[in-house]
Amino acid sequence: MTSLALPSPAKLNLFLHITGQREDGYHELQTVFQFIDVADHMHFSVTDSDSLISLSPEIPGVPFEHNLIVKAARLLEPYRSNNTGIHIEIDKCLPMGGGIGGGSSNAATTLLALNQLWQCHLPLETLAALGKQLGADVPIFVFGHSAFAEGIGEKLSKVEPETPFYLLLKPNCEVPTGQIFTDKYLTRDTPAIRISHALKLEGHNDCLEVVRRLYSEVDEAFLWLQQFGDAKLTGTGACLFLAFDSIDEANRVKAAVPDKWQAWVCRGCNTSPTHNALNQWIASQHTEC
Ligand SMILES: C[C@](O)(CO)[C@H](O)COP(=O)(O)OP(=O)(O)OC[C@H]1O[C@@H](n2ccc(N)nc2=O)[C@H](O)[C@@H]1O
Ligand SMILES: Nc1ncnc2c1ncn2[C@@H]1O[C@H](COP(=O)(O)OP(=O)(O)OP(=O)(O)O)[C@@H](O)[C@H]1O
Repeated sequence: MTSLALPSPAKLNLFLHITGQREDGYHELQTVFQFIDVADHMHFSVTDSDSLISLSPEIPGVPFEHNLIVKAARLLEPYRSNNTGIHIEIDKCLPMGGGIGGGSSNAATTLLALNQLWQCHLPLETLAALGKQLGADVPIFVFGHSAFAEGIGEKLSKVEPETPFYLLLKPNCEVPTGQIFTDKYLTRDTPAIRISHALKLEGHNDCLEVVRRLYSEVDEAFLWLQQFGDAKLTGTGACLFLAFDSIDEANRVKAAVPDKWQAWVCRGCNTSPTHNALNQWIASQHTEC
């Protein structure tokens, strides 16, 4: 039976400006998304079993039907052009509630994989529109390239930011996105910028001060990381990151990270590792034919 293995990477928000709020409560924002080479690993195998979708292992604390992987598979089910089921295995490495989009990435990777294995033949735009129903961060992972994002994060324009090494730091807490977006002290009136300025300006993250006030662990980790340079928050946190020109420098700071926090040295990627692996798999299928 056919199978497909794909990485499901994390993203960073290089800056995050909140420029307004829509009537449905969602926030209008401007951000630059970049992928990093820290990822969950997913394996999809076509089955002829009665149970259409199975997942192993299940993610602790996330009921099967609430899992964004299962929700994404259910969204594609009506478009199947064969009568096969799918068994999905996941090696979960990305922390949840970290602002690095792990759940959204898993959902997008599932849409991209099943579009192939179930021969749905949907264009990326349709997959992104389906994915948006699951979360504002899903479209960027379907799009697969670094982007300047507007709207609620789904209007995407390709950009090519530098690809430095990053030290990614996860304070010992999870930050629920909804809590930050509903905080009364959140600044929602940052003036909109033009895309031509997106990579030139030193953007900020409007969520940072709210997250630091509510989560002392993030505040402490931010102050620690700031000793070494311009520390930033990704998304609504909890993760923080700092860019380095050299991997050695990043590793030196990582070696000093207090044991209570998780840390990774990684590289910024302007093309998603999922898309790289998927394109290789598609090419190999053509060679086999
Ligand atoms: C903070 C970011 O990670 C930046 O990339 C995203 O905007 C969040 O994306 P996400 O986690 O996929 O968010 P969703 O699952 O769609 O929404 C979680 C909650 O955050 C709030 N939310 C999210 C995105 C947005 N642009 N405005 C919002 O107000 C909504 O109250 C929503 O109930
Ligand atoms: N496959 C999944 N992986 C991780 N979380 C999932 C998954 N499916 C559902 N969830 C739920 O989504 C919540 C957010 O997880 P996620 O890893 O996307 O956090 P995040 O990085 O803060 O997201 P974002 O940056 O998109 O706000 C989790 O607490 C969990 O309840």
